[in-house]
Amino acid sequence: HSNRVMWFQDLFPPNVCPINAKANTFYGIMFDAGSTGTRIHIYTFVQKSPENLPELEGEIFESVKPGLSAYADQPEKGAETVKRLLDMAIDAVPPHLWKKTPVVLKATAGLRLLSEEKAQALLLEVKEVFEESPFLVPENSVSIMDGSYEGILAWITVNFLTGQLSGQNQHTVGTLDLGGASTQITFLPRFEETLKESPGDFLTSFEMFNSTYKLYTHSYLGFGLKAARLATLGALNMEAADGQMFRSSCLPKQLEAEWHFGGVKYRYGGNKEGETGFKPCYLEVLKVVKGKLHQPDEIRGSSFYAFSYYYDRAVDTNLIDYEQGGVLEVRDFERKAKEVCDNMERYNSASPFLCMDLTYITALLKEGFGFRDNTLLQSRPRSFIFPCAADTHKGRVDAIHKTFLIHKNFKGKYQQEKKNKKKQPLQG
Ligand SMILES: O=c1ccn([C@@H]2O[C@H](COP(=O)(O)OP(=O)(O)O)[C@@H](O)[C@H]2O)c(=O)[nH]1
Ligand SMILES: [Ca+2]
Repeated sequence: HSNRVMWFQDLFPPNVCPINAKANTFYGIMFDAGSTGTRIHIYTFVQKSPENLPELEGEIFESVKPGLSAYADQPEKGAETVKRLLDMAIDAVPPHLWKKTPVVLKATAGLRLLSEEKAQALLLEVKEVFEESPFLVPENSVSIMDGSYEGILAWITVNFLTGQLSGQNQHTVGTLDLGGASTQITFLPRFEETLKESPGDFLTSFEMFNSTYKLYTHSYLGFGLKAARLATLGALNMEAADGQMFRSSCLPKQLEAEWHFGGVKYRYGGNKEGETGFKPCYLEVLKVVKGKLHQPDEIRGSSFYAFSYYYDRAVDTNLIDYEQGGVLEVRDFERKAKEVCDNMERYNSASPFLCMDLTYITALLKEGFGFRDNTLLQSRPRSFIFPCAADTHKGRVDAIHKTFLIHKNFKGKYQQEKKNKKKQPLQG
């Protein structure tokens, strides 16, 4: 019987996943207010000794859909969804620690896309919910996270947890995050050329674990998967869609339906009489990405870690396994896109957007970022990097997740390079 216990211990050493809370336990509450959903992470840390950094002991996770931006016109209702999640923390954190437990909310692209007024109204209501709670509300606890910070955190998360930031031989891997409303690309440039050729605000340096990292990172607002659907339909940035019908060759011919995003209702459908299938769809999607993104030469040959909707769609189409994840080539997405788009009747049960999504991912990778067909993308489930994380959100990699874990080593604010280069007309 002891053997059976042993293999388990090797996988989950006791210092990584202890079962019982100890005396020096403290908590942190983090909300990830994404464009498609709001998530709460309740972290438990243990400080084993005063000279050591606190270690992450456990995490409780819950999420709700839609995201805050869906309540653009009802900020109080939006804040209600946050309150319901925060009630979980009341149960999870022992009462004597409430006052010491910080609660923070970071919003991403959904709120970035809203008008300043609507976004601020939502943040204000959330702030009120926090202040009415028994928890510690630090200054600036409710805010919109900067896009480059989002990219950097994802990069740190993946590279720190795969052990690439400690020790000598650091083989860091670049990260690709495809969210609902924005998408981020982040990597550590190896060539001087990349540093010279990149727009100044794409380069960020920060110090961590006594090393200085100068990363290439950018967040493209409006290039997340859901935003790209609207862009393809020609409906992005329409305040009121006025019952107008948006049609696309990427959708099943006979389809007519409604879709809510960012508090707006859209009607959409297939090309009843016209063309459908991969070719016309690719041309439609191409208009959304072509010439809109900066293409750093050096990424063509390197491999990346792709997650969020890259992972989701790869799992949906059996390109990779939900539990194990896997390694993909860019052309695998193209192959699947063709298969789905040219046989839309056969994929009836799946999302009507499957063809559009896969085609967009293909175009974004190839024509947007300029990846080669054979560029390797590693897409792993969350549980692969976070073996202790609860099963409830397998298949996710958290960009925001590790702020608490790394905050002691992440010195000061990241700094954006100040190169007085002329800004290129890029969105983000
Ligand atoms: O902790 C998380 C939260 C979200 N996601 C993924 O991110 C995508 C949704 O993007 P989001 O709502 O965060 O949009 P954003 O605001 O980042 O554009 C989905 O694929 C989620 O599975 C994730 O991998 N980890
Ligand atoms: Ca996100």
